[in-house]
Formats: sequence, C-alpha cells, structure tokens
Amino acid sequence: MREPVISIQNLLIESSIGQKTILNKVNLEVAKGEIVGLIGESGSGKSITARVLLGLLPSGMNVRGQIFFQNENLLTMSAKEHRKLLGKEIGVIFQDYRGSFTPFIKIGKQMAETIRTHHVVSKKEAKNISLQVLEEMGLDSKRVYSSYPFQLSGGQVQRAAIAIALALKPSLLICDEVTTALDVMSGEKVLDYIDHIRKETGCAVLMITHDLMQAYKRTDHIYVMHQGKIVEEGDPEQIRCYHQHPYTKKLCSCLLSLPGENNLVVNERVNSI
Ligand SMILES: Nc1ncnc2c1ncn2[C@@H]1O[C@H](COP(=O)(O)OP(=O)(O)OP(=O)(O)O)[C@@H](O)[C@H]1O
Repeated sequence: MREPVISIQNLLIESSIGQKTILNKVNLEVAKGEIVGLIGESGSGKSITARVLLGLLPSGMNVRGQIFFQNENLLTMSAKEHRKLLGKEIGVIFQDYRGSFTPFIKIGKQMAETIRTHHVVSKKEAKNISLQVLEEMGLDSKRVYSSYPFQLSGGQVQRAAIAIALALKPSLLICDEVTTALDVMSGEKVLDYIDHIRKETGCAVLMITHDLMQAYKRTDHIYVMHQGKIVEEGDPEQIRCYHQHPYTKKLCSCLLSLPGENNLVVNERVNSI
C-alpha cells in the first residue's frame, strides 16, 4: 500500500509585493520509496515549492493550505520544530551547492560533524561513513575528505554536498536541479546513487527539474507545473503519450525532437505501450 511521506494540499502562496500569486492551489504527494518529478519552466514555482517544505520561504509571502509530513502539518508547527526535521528527516540537494560548506573548514570535518549532529555515532564511525559516501559518489574519498572546498572543482564540491545529504538517510529527499552543474557522466552517477539510496532506505524523493528527459527516465510519477499551478500529473508514460494540457504538449514535442539515443529510448518506450 502507498504510504505518503509528504502530502501538499491546496497550497496557495502569494507574494505581498504586488499581490502576486506564486503557487495556486497546488496538490502534490510523494510516497515512501517513490521518486516523483516536479517539472516546469523557469519561474513556474518549483523552487518555491521546495523552499516551503524546508521552511525557507522568502519574507513577505503569505501561505495557505496544508503540508503533511509524516502526518504532521509543517505549516502549523513552530520554526524550531520545522528546523529539527531538516537534514535527518528532510534532506535537500540544491542546484547552488556553494553554500553547503564553510570555506575555511576541511570537507571531512564538516561532513563528520554534520553526521554526528543528527546520529549518535563515534568520531571514527562518522569519518568512515563520510569516506564511504564520498567513495560511492565516485570521488577520491581520502583526498576530498582532507581538502578545503576551494581545493576542489565545483563538481567535486557538489558531489560532496550530495554525499553529505545522502549520508543522513532522510525520509524525504528534495533534489532541486541537482545535475545542472555536473557533466553528463557525473550527473548520471549522482542520479544512480540517489536511486540506490531510495531502494536501500525506502526514502521518498522529490526531483525538481526542468529536464523532461531526466524526469521521464528517472521518476515513478510526474507533476507538470505551469505558472504556479499543477496542470497535469501522471506516470511518465501517461505524461508522454496521453497528456492533455497545451504546456505539456509543448514540453513533450521538445523531447521528441531530440536527436540520437535519447530519442530512441523515448520511442522504444512509446512503441512498447
Ligand atoms: N524572494 C522572492 N520574492 C518574491 N518573489 C519571488 C522570490 N523568489 C521567487 N519569486 C517568484 O516566485 C515565482 C516562482 O519562482 P521559483 O524560483 O519557484 O521558479 P522555478 O520554477 O524554480 O524557476 P527556475 O527553474 O528558474 O529555478 C517566480 O515568479 C519568481 O519571480
């Protein structure tokens, strides 16, 4: 039976600046062990959705509706209670990873301390967990562990930031455009590892992306967001083949016009229905 980890109900967000509606009656659910894609063009409201789940909305935004995380409404709990969930229960990987590490403390020290903040483990165990997750992210674990962030490439720092989020084994993992800064191979490795963690721990994953191909290949269910509204939802095949909304149609026509192997993968899936 599906067990919802996060359930967003009738979420309405308005910016007090100009009374602009940012999210309009959004309903979205991610169950245990599912990877759910939230796709849409720039400015459609994807990141604001992630930020409200994290309690990190910019000031001057009015919020209505309900967000149940493991049956507790995030919108009525105190900021302190909400913060307590971050990291251990609700993990996040942002497209902008630069804020993930303090520049003048070695990566390993920061990782081990974060793990020890959320889990009761010895310093040695925290170090071993850190080295293991760095290794699993395809990094030279010992080198990265003993480096300062500025001694690594942007992609290496990002993978280390992802490793730390995954090491905490959260119940809900929010991935906001995680592959944007990575080359194709590193991006695929990261997505494989997220999938591996999902299978191993049963965590729910909300994958925010503007890349329909990524959502199509990697998710169990897709929500399409347009101008702050969910205009369509379904499993990848439904979205690809039986969409109704003109915006989804436009998105899918871009997918079919892709040349090469990706196009073949899509066509294979379409033909097999
Ligand atoms: N701090 C803010 N104050 C007021 N409005 C904001 C703020 N941040 C974002 N918005 C507005 O909220 C809307 C949704 O923005 P959001 O960042 O969620 O888009 P997005 O779908 O994540 O886009 P992208 O793919 O470019 O990151 C936009 O109209 C944006 O201008």
